[in-house]
Amino acid sequence: MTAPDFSSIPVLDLAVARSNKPQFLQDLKHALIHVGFFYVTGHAITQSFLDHLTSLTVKYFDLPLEEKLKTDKIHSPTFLGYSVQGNEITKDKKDNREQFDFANELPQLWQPGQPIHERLTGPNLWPSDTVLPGFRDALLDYHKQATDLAEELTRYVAEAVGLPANILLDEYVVKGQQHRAKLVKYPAIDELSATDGDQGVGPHRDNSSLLTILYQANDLPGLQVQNHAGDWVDARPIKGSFVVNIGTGLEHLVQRVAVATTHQVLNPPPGRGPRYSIPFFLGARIDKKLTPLEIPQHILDERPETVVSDSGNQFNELYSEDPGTSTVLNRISSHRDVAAKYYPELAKAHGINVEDANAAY
Ligand SMILES: O=C(O)CCC(=O)C(=O)O
Ligand SMILES: [Fe+2]
Repeated sequence: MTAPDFSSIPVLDLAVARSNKPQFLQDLKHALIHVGFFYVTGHAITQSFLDHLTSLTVKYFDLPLEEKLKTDKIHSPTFLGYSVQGNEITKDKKDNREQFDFANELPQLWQPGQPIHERLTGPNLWPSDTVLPGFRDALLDYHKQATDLAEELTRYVAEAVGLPANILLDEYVVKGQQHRAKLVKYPAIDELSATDGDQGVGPHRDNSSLLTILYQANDLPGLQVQNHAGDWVDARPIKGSFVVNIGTGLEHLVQRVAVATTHQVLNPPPGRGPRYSIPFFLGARIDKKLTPLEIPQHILDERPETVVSDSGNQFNELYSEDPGTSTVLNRISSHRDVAAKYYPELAKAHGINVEDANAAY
């Protein structure tokens, strides 16, 4: 069936899920199949908490570089902690963003000889509480609230595509699994050097996750979503809302009736100062092959025929067979210095060049 292409991102109000659930599920189904992105309003996370989180995010990035480097990802085989601007690579180009990755707190249990994807679970790297009081507690609190919201949305997603509400969470999320989140800072173009370009983060799909909940923490443009014809559509911040998008895990499990839509971020226009954002990724399990679920035929028939994508999709084919290795490869391709230190053989075996990993420093 030919899909009506989108030129804006739908807004879904969770209050409608309570007052008129059939209407909400219909709107959600449309957003999943034809857009792969939507704003969500009417959620339970308070604006005052989000403002507090935003002020801590700004404070973190304002710390002296030497303080941030104490939490550098190079100390974490789990890829948690700080990345200096330009360290991350998407589609073979450096991203002009600084970031701090965090997750629900879990120990590193991996031992040599165990499956390599188990090394992706481990502890956070926190700045000391005297340097940034309340940071750790607020981020872990936010992580819990975002997990609750993501799980609520995942139940609605299942129902919207004709599945039992809990099937995705019961069968494809491991209880207590680690879910990742980030604080991100995108400097404005005039704060970059002439050779940096304007790639905040290059065109990509969110790998291995069910869905992403993104808080756009200040009122600056930059996030763009690729429609099915390949044109870029702005997803400007809407105060108090989250942007939700679909990950490749969910897309695979529901046979593409939810599209893992390609997106990118451009650095803010000159003179506007930095843009801050806080994405949370509800992960799909990566410890076994994921078998797509049975979706009613009339819903399968609504899928778009073609979706143009500028994303690299480099380990996507491997994902359906071996989500664990595919997920590790995506991480090591994005963070070459961490790869060189902890995963040199795997990188080499898959043609990921880690030789000049420290060039960005
Ligand atoms: O910062 C944003 O608006 C989006 C970030 C993003 O797409 C990602 O980190 O996967
Ligand atoms: Fe993304």
